[in-house]
Amino acid sequence: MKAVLTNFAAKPAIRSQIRASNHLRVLRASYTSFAHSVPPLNDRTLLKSQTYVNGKWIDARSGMTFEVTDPASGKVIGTMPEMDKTDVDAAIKAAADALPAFRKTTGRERAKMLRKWYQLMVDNADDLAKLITWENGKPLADAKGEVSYAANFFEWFSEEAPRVYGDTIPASVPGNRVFTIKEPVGVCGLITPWNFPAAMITRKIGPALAAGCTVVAKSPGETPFTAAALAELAHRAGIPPGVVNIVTSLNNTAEVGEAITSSPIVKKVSFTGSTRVGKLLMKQSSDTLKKLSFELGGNAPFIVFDDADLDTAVAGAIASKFRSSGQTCVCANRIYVQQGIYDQFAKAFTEKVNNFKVGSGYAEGITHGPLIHDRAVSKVQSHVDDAVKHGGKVLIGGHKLPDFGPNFFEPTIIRDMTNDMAIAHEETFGPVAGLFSFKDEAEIVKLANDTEVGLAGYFFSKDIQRCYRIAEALEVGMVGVNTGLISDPAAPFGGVKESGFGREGSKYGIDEYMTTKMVTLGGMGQELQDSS
Ligand SMILES: NC(=O)c1ccc[n+]([C@@H]2O[C@H](COP(=O)([O-])OP(=O)(O)OC[C@H]3O[C@@H](n4cnc5c(N)ncnc54)[C@H](O)[C@@H]3O)[C@@H](O)[C@H]2O)c1
Ligand SMILES: O=CCCC(=O)O
Repeated sequence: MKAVLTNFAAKPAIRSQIRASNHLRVLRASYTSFAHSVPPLNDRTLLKSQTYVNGKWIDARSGMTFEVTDPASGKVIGTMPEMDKTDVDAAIKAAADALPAFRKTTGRERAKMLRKWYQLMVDNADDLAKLITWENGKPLADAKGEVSYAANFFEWFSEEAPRVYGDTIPASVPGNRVFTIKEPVGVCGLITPWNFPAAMITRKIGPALAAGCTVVAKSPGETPFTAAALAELAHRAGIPPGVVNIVTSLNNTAEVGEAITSSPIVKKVSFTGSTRVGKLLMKQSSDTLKKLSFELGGNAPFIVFDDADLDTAVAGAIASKFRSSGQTCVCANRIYVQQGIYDQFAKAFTEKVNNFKVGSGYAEGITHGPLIHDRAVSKVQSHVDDAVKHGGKVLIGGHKLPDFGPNFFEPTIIRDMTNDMAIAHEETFGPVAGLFSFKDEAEIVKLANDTEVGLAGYFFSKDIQRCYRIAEALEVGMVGVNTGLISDPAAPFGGVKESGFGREGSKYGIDEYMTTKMVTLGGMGQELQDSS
């Protein structure tokens, strides 16, 4: 099947739309979009309408396809194979067939492959970024940042691959000698979301390949083109057939997920997405007792103490809350500001948001693009409506932007938030910042931890003792102190509580794809042979 692609043609520019209302709600958009047409790639062969299994570009056996839409215009931009269980089983078989040879390669050989793949990503960064903006909607500058972040996982794990060590262990039994070997876990099933179409995939494939595993990666139905372009680069990097297989689906996603999680051949599943789906995949994996890593939903508290540097805290809130229009799992979800600095913070934060430029991710100077789809917009609107109904005051934003496209929403700040509002308990996953106030440390730690999830948490203070106290008290897997950006391939990424388990990136990431084998040598420790 060929992609359904409309011709490239610039949409009329929408310039300087100024919206003002009851509060300080002023947004400017200035964009010229080629939203629903093919982005002008330097290398058009990176754009695929088939997927990559066993070293070949294929369709679904049924011939079915699904449509991919541009979130900015809502228009169809292409199609991809709608795979089902038979397609997934074939991909799993390809990965299983490739495993014996691949697991025997040395760490150094695998490092060279990953390094080459990394370099190809760097060389094709502009095209990869255009594809990300096209299918995800994020501004091109952010998409370029994502490509660099994503490629760095290959670079990082190319450096880890040759450095996997076991231990020599002092045995308790005389005459025994004990050591351990780290081995690849086997075929891995990787399931990733649309919010980082490149980075969520490389963060899983990088350590899997470094460990000597082969993979079947289910690309997100909303954003399959970036994953396909990465597969093309894997091919060019000389990754052997069957080592990296990509399965695609949108409407058949539940069937595809079940095929991966119930397969006895797949030994490990790594998933990034919602807690709801994580729980389902864990249940489905239980019959075959797979090794699991889950990076699930968050509800990050973002705490500003009276003694914080105001500018640093505001910059941190902008970065943490509005990155990818609020669609990252580590985005601030509840912003708690201590009473003494609350009004100042609200004013300075609103002034910064007032400078945002919303529009098509391709347009010059745009800081914030559309949300991924109409369900995301509805959730954001419902959180705003709920807050207003319960007494929240909108400082800026609060509305959809239908003139811009179907999925645009104004970056929004609401003050006077209270604990009975939906935002206090549910992840918004969109551009709405709710400002709560608090009195003291004891109150804020209780509020911050009053959630069943625990991914990221942030706080701002100049008091070093307080920094230790609060970092230790927060029930999360990652803490940002005086910063709103914590993502780094060198740092362990992951959560506690219902945000999941396992760590990605860092020196720990590769362990998720390995098992530790213990070897005991008996009958050792005899006297030296003496022939005299
Ligand atoms: N912790 C993280 O690193 C991280 C990263 C991104 C998103 N998320 C979370 O994901 C949520 C937002 O994304 P979403 O609503 O698209 O999440 P989602 O769980 O619905 O979907 C995420 C991915 O899982 C796939 N999926 C959905 N149902 C499936 C099933 N039954 N079997 C197999 N795969 C399935 C989807 O196709 C998608 O690719 C938020 O809760 C967010 O916090 C977490
Ligand atoms: O949304 C999840 C991942 C975000 C990140 O890696 O910074």
